Amino acid sequence: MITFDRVGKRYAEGHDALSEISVEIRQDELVFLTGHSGAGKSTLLRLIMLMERPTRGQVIIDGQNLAAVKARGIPRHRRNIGVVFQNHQLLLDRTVFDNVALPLVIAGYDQRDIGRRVRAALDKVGLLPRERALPVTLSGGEQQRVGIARAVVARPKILLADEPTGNLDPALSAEIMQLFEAFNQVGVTVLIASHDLALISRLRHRILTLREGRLVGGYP
Ligand SMILES: Nc1ncnc2c1ncn2[C@@H]1O[C@H](COP(=O)(O)OP(=O)(O)OP(=O)(O)O)[C@@H](O)[C@H]1O
Repeated sequence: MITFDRVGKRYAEGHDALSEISVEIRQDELVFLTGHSGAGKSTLLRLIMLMERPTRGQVIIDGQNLAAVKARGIPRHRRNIGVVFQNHQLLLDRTVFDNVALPLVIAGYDQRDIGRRVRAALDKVGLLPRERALPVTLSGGEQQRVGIARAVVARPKILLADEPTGNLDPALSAEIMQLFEAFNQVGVTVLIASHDLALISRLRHRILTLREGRLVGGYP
């Protein structure tokens, strides 16, 4: 599903954020990505989202070489990818419903479809009863669930998460990981960048480890 073939990324000032990354992630996998701060985890996710381009090698997603995706093809590419951030980036003056609906509104779905899909996504993360709430009235764990509902509402094939449990206590973190596992079990490819070795090593999934931009474990 996701293939990195000898990928390197050098940022403008000459620093190699990633070097010689070759790895394959199957469609049915949930994979963790770990490594020290600055090891290149976010950069690797950004290459998949086409927020950055590699300086060497190729990234192939679902059979498509991303080098062939031009700027105007990026929105369509991103429709297949849901993204969850640590600070969930919710709109604070909008309800839970509106926050989750946002990707569908932008993509031009009709109202009825939006209502149905938003409620299905909120149901999956256990927040259907809070659809009219404002994000500030939710706990940190609930806010992160809203972020996850928003990431999956357009039914992406791939779900990426960058430190999704960074601000949560261990019990809430474990619950969030269970949600990712549930989406993986219904066929979504999941890639989660996380520092939380204690948590991710308890879960039975492949762990890719980056050190100074190179993969040092968990491949191919
Ligand atoms: N836009 C950028 N321009 C220049 N250098 C960058 C840019 N983004 C990241 N870097 C550098 O690339 C390296 C990898 O950064 P990246 O954010 O991918 O690491 P990370 O493993 O996600 O770290 P963290 O866990 O702290 O988020 C770092 O040295 C970082 O300073």
